[in-house]
Amino acid sequence: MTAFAKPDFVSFDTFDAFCDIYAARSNFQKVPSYVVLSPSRRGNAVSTQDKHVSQFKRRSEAPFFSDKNIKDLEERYLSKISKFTSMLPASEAGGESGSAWSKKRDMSDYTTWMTLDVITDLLYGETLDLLRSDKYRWIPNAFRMVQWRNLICMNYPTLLKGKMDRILLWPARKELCQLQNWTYGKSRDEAYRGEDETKPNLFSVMKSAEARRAGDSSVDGIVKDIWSESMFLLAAGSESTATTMSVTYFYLAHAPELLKRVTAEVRSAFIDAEEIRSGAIFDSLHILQACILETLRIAPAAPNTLPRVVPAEGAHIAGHYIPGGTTVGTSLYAMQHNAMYWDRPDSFVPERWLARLKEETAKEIAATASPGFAPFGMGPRNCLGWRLAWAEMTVALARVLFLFDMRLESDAPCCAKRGGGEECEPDFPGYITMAAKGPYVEFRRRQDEAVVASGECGNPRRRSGPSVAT
Ligand code: HEM
Repeated sequence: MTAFAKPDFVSFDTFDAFCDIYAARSNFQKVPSYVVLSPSRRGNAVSTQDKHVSQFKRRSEAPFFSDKNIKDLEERYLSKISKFTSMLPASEAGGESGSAWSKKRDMSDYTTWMTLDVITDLLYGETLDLLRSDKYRWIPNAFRMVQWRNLICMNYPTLLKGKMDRILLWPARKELCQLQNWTYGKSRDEAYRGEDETKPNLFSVMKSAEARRAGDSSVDGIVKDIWSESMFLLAAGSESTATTMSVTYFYLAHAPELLKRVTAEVRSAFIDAEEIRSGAIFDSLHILQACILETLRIAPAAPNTLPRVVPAEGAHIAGHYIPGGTTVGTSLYAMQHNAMYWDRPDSFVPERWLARLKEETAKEIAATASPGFAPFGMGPRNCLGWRLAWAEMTVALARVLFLFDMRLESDAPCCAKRGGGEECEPDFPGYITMAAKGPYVEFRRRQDEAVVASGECGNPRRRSGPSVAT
């Protein structure tokens, strides 16, 4: 199906069109309005239109996001995951004993705090500790307002002319300034900071001489480069991963039988929470991986049309001739809900992935675009940070299921509103990336046996391998 979103903008929802637009062989540039995703005219990895600048930026940042480096950074992101899991059943005023359920937790908050703690450490070598302190908790809220403004400006770039956005989109003005000032300060500190080889971060890569673009190695240039990248990476590195995790909690909390199966799978594969890391055993947790793949399908974190410009000579997209200069794109949400590829496209059905998981790992499936599924995009402008996202969300989710029993809050408003026979849907406004709200979930230490927390008493069980549902 082809939809005309505006007279000069055609949106598609098929995989053929997706490949014609985004594959490496295509020569479609991003639309100029991606500039809204950068605070300065220098652009950043996501906003730049120029193929050579994009290649340069991706070449310099790719080693940081490689499999090897993500493994080397493991202890750093695991320490935040441990803090995250320690917060969930924590005792509040009034106290909670080992078997009591916690107060309800808003999982979109907890996952966002955790992922922001990870990404600020990896970008600046400094953790803001949002999980424990509320000093920087304004940042995710500010990003949401800015994302709202960015989506509107990307679709109506005339708003940027004469800075009309400042007047018409005034509710986001304060947050935009606040975020820009804060990230500018961090970027300046980072540019002047000496190298700390024990704690490499992404920007040490950018500061290194060979990674500098010829002709601009001034500190001022470095500050602006770091600043431009920061504004996008802080949002991309936290919100998308956090949303995917929250939506997975949402569906699991609504499906007690599935939750039981996936929990049993994780608990039978490991003896200790600290053992849960990316790796071979992890790859055999097929039910868990199927749940994450299904979340990436049903709630892609970048749901909207990713707009590109048709080259001057025009092009054929899914058999249609489209004149040069037209804006085109495929909405990942529309493609991943297209009944041409999926039976019951609007339902959460992790079982649909199980047959495929016997042939390919979930990580390969997530990273390689296939008919009706491309959550991390495709081609020369696909997601640069997908390996980090995958590592964080799979390990964090498995550790939570291993350590805690979990249930949906009682009287969840989504269930109360639902009509007979309807399924609940998560609340996630789609800006440039999705921003989940909720779900509210309660936790208690697992009751099936003595708690198997890290460093606690030995567990006599042997790893029996995961039970894979067929
Ligand atoms: C579940 C989590 C994530 C999802 C689903 C996701 C998805 C995507 C998608 C679909 C794109 C293509 C956007 C476009 O064409 O306009 C993209 C681009 C990008 N993502 Fe992600 N992302 C995730 C997490 C991350 C993380 C953790 C990072 C880094 C810390 C990151 C960094 C980037 C960058 C730098 C680009 C721009 C690449 C370019 O234009 O060359 N993403 N992401």
